[in-house]
Amino acid sequence: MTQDTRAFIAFGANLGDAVQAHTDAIRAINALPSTRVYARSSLYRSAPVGVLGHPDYINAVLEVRTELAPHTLLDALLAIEQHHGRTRSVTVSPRTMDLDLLLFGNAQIDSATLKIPHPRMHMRAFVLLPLAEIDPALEIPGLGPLSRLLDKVADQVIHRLPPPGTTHTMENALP
Ligand SMILES: Nc1ncnc2c1ncn2[C@@H]1O[C@H](COP(=O)(O)OP(=O)(O)OP(=O)(O)O)[C@@H](O)[C@H]1O
Ligand SMILES: Nc1nc2c(c(=O)[nH]1)N=C(CO)CN2
Repeated sequence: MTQDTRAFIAFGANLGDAVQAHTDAIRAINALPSTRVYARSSLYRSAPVGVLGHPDYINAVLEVRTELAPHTLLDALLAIEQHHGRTRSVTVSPRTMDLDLLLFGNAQIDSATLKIPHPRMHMRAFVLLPLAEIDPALEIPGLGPLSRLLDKVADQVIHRLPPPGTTHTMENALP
């Protein structure tokens, strides 16, 4: 019998209706064989890291449970991105949907097409903060406790958004 693996996926979008894209991504992932979205973080907004003059990103993290193999899950995520209209003309170009596979159980993978943990996740508050919302006690294979990685990105400016449809109040307005 195949075992469910606990995997984490980063969602990002900085073009078009990002909230709708997030809903579409969850629906598409839930439609994959033997895969379900188990938990989701809030949405976060931040300036694009690594490039100037592009629109802000909306980011979030999803926890999934899946019986798929890691490469199969990655291929499915790339197909969902493409179905959603993402084109890959230039790296770090604005995109309507970016899905990165962050973690796959305790696996450490270094193949030509798939690297797990995602090689840049440890330096990105827009990944680590939503991940910590789902599981603050997470250990990142090869990198140590998530809490320690978070300390190192504490200077990055990122805003947690209230759930869609919520009236804006001072309680959910983060600095
Ligand atoms: N853990 C991973 N998750 C997603 N893609 C990965 C992963 N490891 C390797 N890749 C490869 O990276 C390619 C995706 O690159 P992509 O264009 O999404 O990068 P990017 O989103 O511009 O940058 P970044 O990866 O820094 O977020 C895929 O074709 C895939 O084969
Ligand atoms: N804030 C933010 N910056 C980025 C992001 C992202 O998702 N959010 N993704 C990138 C390449 O994938 C590059 N820079």
